[in-house]
Amino acid sequence: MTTVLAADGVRKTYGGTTALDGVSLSVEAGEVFALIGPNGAGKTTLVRSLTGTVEPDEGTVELLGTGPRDAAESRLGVLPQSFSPPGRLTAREVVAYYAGLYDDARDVDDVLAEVGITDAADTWYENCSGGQQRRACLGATLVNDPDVLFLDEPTTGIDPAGRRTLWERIEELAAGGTTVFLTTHDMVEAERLADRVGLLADGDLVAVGSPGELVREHGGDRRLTITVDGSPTAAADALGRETRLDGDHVVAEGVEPGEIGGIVDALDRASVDYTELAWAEPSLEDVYLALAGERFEPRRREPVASEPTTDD
Ligand SMILES: Nc1ncnc2c1ncn2[C@@H]1O[C@H](COP(=O)(O)OP(=O)(O)OP(=O)(O)O)[C@@H](O)[C@H]1O
Repeated sequence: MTTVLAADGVRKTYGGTTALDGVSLSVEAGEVFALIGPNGAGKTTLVRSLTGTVEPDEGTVELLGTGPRDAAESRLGVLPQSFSPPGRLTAREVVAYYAGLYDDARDVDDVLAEVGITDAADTWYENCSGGQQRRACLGATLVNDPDVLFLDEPTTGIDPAGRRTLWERIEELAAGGTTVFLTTHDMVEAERLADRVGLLADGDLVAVGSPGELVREHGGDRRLTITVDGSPTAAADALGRETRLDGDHVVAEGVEPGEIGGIVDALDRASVDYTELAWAEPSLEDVYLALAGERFEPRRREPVASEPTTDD
């Protein structure tokens, strides 16, 4: 395996704020590495350190076998979090402008089609919707067919269908050998695209692993969440097993699918009113919430039963 990107002990402070507190990681050729973490965790600062637009106070970065500022630009694609085009340009002209920086750039119309912005190609960039602008920016990063692609929140503002199209494109790029380093707040995106995920919190890389490894290690058990329409304590008592309360939800950890029928019977016998039973496998979102210290929110649940109430 060839290491394309390596950071060793990267530290960056801004005044009294420690944005990165000694981050070390490496990314192999053809790998998709997703960086997740709360707002202000240091993700953009890390991307900027890796691409050479921020000089770390301490530590080293190696990109394509050299310092990030010496890496060949023709081999890199960088989609920053925010972007202002040079002058008043249409979406096509934005992509064409970047294509013009390379001797053997790709065909601009092919790139526009690939990121799904052909229909708005002749609209002024400033008049494009947020999602169309994001697509045009992504197109601009792809014109040189880069070996290493840095994508800072690539699908923010893009509608669900467009997001899936772009995920497919990123998967195709990775299958073709492109190394992708992306930051995202979208756990579904990270889980779907990444070979490995790194969780950054307060400038520290607190966990790195494949989505499956992270979920096994930190995601907790399969769980059943009962949304009660009455006393959560009565529901908890009816189950006769360890539960925890989260607002009007009663959460039972470690519930196997075969146990759900017995639980429904127990709730009915105790005349507990509930509006939803949802069973879920742990996901990357649970890992994030566990490690980034945020409040548990029952999300991505699979509804298994829904009843108005049982007080008939
Ligand atoms: N140029 C700067 N000057 C001063 N402080 C900065 C600068 N850039 C980043 N910071 C601070 O460093 C910390 C990390 O910021 P960074 O933008 O890297 O976080 P992030 O994880 O990308 O956040 P988000 O998810 O909101 O984009 C924050 O506290 C931020 O205010």
